[in-house]
Amino acid sequence: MLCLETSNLCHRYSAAEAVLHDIALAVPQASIYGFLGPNGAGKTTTLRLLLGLMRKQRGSISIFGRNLDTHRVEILRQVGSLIESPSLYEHLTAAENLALLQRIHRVPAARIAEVLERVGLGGARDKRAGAFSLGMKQRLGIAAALLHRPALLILDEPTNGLDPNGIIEIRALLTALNREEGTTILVSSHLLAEVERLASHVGIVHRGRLLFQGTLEALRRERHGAARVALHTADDSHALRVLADAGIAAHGSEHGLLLPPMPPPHIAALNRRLVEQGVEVYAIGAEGGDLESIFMNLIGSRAA
Ligand SMILES: Nc1ncnc2c1ncn2[C@@H]1O[C@H](COP(=O)(O)OP(=O)(O)OP(=O)(O)O)[C@@H](O)[C@H]1O
Repeated sequence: MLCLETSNLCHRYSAAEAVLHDIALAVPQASIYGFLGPNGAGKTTTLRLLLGLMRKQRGSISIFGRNLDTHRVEILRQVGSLIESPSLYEHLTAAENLALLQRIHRVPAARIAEVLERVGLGGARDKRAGAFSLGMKQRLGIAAALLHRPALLILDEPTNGLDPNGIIEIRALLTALNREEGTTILVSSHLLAEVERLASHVGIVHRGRLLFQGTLEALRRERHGAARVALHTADDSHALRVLADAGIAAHGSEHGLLLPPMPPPHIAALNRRLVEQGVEVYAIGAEGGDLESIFMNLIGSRAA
């Protein structure tokens, strides 16, 4: 069951160049969907369109199974968001900032203490927002987005500019929200490692195109497919000759001999061949294929 779905979503800020090309997002219900891409990839533009903050030019957006064009108000009533930095009144306390929104959303005043507690700011409710650290401001922004108990939370780079501790806190908060309240979370990031730690599903966008979409597991499978084979032997030049005879291009590196990606049965056959030809094999492993290199592979192969 999908919480959010787009098809053929396109956008151009000027006639000259489209910044989004046929984006088809599929965000499963109760998932944490990491929307990953380098700066300028089109993440913020996409999220703004999903929130109706910009006029959609082409394509369709469906949230909670309803079309955003025709059910905008009722959909957005169940969506919380934080795009760029939170808009806070610095001279007001955390609780006062939320009280303004609490009246707009018409939720009980008791909800303020609840969300402050939820984001770990229970002890700072009477502190001025201006005196908050960046991480605390970000958490207050998330508290504001949570006031009306949204079923879907859309966050644009919520850990941007935070120190490692702040990043860990936000991650823990989002994970807890997802687990304990079933909130679907769509969160953008330019950091692969962060998405890997947080998300259950991933969409990778580059230059306005969705290069990959699937579960974190699927992304990891892609990683295994992209990993080169690292070979350690007692005699590399002998091994290179055997490999060349087998039609395998290899080269030496600090990680030993590096061979192109190949399926496991081929690795086993190669090992047999090396041993039969008198090469002593010390180790066979995988090199590269971390998420960063997957990302580069996808960009290289599909965005050219
Ligand atoms: N208001 C605007 N007017 C014109 N071009 C824009 C505008 N906003 C964004 N762009 C361009 O659209 C492209 C996508 O930008 P967008 O902000 O959506 O990317 P992003 O992935 O969110 O990157 P970042 O993390 O740097 O914000 C970029 O080339 C950007 O320069």
